[in-house]
Parts: sequence; structure tokens; C-alpha cells
Amino acid sequence: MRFPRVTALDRLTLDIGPGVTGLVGSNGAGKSTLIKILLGLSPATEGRAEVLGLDVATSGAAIRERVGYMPEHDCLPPDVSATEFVVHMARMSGLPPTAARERTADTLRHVGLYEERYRPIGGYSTGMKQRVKLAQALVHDPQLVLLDEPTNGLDPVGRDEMLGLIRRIHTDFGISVLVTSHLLGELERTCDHVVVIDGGTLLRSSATSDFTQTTATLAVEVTDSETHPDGTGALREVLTDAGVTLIGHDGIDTEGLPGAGHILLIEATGEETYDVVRDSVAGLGLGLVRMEQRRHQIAEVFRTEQGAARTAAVPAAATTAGVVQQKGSGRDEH
Ligand SMILES: Nc1ncnc2c1ncn2[C@@H]1O[C@H](COP(=O)(O)OP(=O)(O)OP(=O)(O)O)[C@@H](O)[C@H]1O
Repeated sequence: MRFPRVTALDRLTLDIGPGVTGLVGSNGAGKSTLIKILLGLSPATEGRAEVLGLDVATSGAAIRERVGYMPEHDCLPPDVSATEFVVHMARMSGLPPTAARERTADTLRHVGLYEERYRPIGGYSTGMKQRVKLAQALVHDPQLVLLDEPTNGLDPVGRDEMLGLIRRIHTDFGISVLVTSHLLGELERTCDHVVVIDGGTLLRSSATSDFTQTTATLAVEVTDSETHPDGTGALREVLTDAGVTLIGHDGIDTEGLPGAGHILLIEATGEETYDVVRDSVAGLGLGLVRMEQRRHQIAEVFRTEQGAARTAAVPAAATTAGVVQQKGSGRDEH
């Protein structure tokens, strides 16, 4: 997709299956542009795309009948109530009057709007407005919803509630979801699959579990005994002899783990690592307090993969917050 001064999407090839998929990228990465192409609202300069088996270039209206869309920006009329607005949107989607009213009541209840739904939208909080936007995307019972930055402007509690609602769209109703965010971290609990784009190109598309499971680390904590007053030290020696890789031998990165210092971090290469740890602890006659798998957060994995060069180019605050790097921020934004 080329605009006069910028190529918003550049040879992006990907396939998105059913379930909940996160589309992650910094501001200007091309997320909204992709959604508008998929809705058949904005024709791509080159290339092709299909949604639910329908060609976006020729079947835009048919796609929009089957798909719900929650736009990023505030687009709600301030002087009507949520009920009036969502009924109107249901009617626009072709539902008869009675069905539109029933579906509206159900959907608004589902997104957590109750008595407030009779008040004008202009007086709503950001969280309530986001819920109305979500409700209008769901009211006609679509097969798929495209949600553009649904957590924008929400505080942490509102964000968690919205993410919970999004997850339930799929688990309760079987509706597939494509949800965009510039925060990689917030999608890992919500999405089955994550697609990362940057500057209009595809960086990665994989199952959320692939992001988090490939680099498992085991945290092991043992007791001391009379024979081994430093149980941790004794275990470290035995494990090293057994060929197990210990992470950060001296300056161990045990940040955030309770009892740090008495915990060994071990690289788990497979099932056998667990057996070696168990047998070593038993062999030394120590008590095993814990052996737990630390799943890496996807932001962490992603940062490692992207390497130092790109990380160095962004302010530290942006990376520690799990924000995908702001590579595109130097370009003109609309
Ligand atoms: N109608 C347009 N005319 C010109 N340039 C555009 C237009 N729409 C988008 N762009 C440009 O295309 C690029 C991608 O924009 P897009 O809105 O898709 O990004 P995004 O990932 O959704 O980011 P954001 O979350 O900030 O909206 C940006 O550089 C943007 O300035």
C-alpha cells in the first residue's frame, strides 16, 4: 500500500487462521492500513487479500456483512445513547427492528454496560466509549471482528477488562478476532497467534506459545543439609559436571523471583533436563523446594531476537515497557 509520501505496507504476505490473533506494531507500522484493506474500504496499490474466502477488491460489502469493525479513533455521536447508537448500527447491518433491539440489549450487557446505556454517549468515560465501540462491532453476530487498538486510552484495570472481553468474544461466541496493539506484552495472555509488523513489513508471525516456550528457563531452589551446608553451591557443581547449562553463573538474573540468590537458573533443553535436576538433588540428599519453568514474556524474546543494534536506537523507556520499537516515528503521520 503506497501513499504519496510513504509505503505503508510493503510486500506483506501472511495467513491468519481462526482464533484470536494479535497484530502488533509501533505507531505508523501499518496496522490500521491493513485493517482498512481487509474491510475492502481502502484498495491496495498492489497485491491481493481475502477475508473469509472473499476477495477484498470485489466483495467489500459482503465482507463487511460478515465482519465487525472497531475503529481506533473516537467516532461516536455524543448526543445519542449507547442503546440508540448500537440499535442503529444493527439496523445498518440488516437486522430487523425487534432483533436489532434484542441483540443490542444482549451485546451491551455482554460488554458490561447496564443502566448507563440510556445516557448520552458524550458523558461516557473512555472505557465506556471503548465498550460501545466494541458492542457495535459485535451486534450483528459477525464471524470475525477486527479491533483497532481497543485498549487505547484505558487505565491498567480497564485494559485488563477489555482484554478479558476480547478473549471471551472467541471462547463464548466462537467469533475470530484480529486485534491490534502497539504493546506486545498485553497480547500474550489474550492471543493464540501474534503477527508483528514494523514499517509495513512482516517481522514475525507465530503462535504465542512459540514466542514464549522455545527458550524455557528452569528456576530451581533447594534446601541446605548437614552434609551440604550450601545446598545451592553443591547442586551447581553437580549440575555443571552433568553438562547442564546454568544461566548467569555469578551475577544470576533472579530479579523478581522470591528467595533470589538461592535459586539456580537452568537452561531447559528438553524433558531430560528435569530428570537430571531431580536425580542430582536426590543424589545430594537435598530437599527440592521448587522447580518451575519461567516462561519468557514475548517482549523479552522479541527484544533478544531483534538484537542490540535496534534496541540501541530507541529510548530505554520504550523497550522496558514492552513497546515495539518506534522505528517509524520519524516519518510523517497523518
Ligand atoms: N490516508 C493516508 N494518506 C497518507 N498516508 C497515510 C494514510 N494512512 C496512513 N498513512 C501512513 O501510512 C503509515 C501507516 O499508517 P497506519 O495508520 O496504518 O499505522 P498504524 O500501525 O495503524 O499506526 P497508528 O496506531 O498510529 O494508527 C503511516 O506512515 C501513515 O502516516
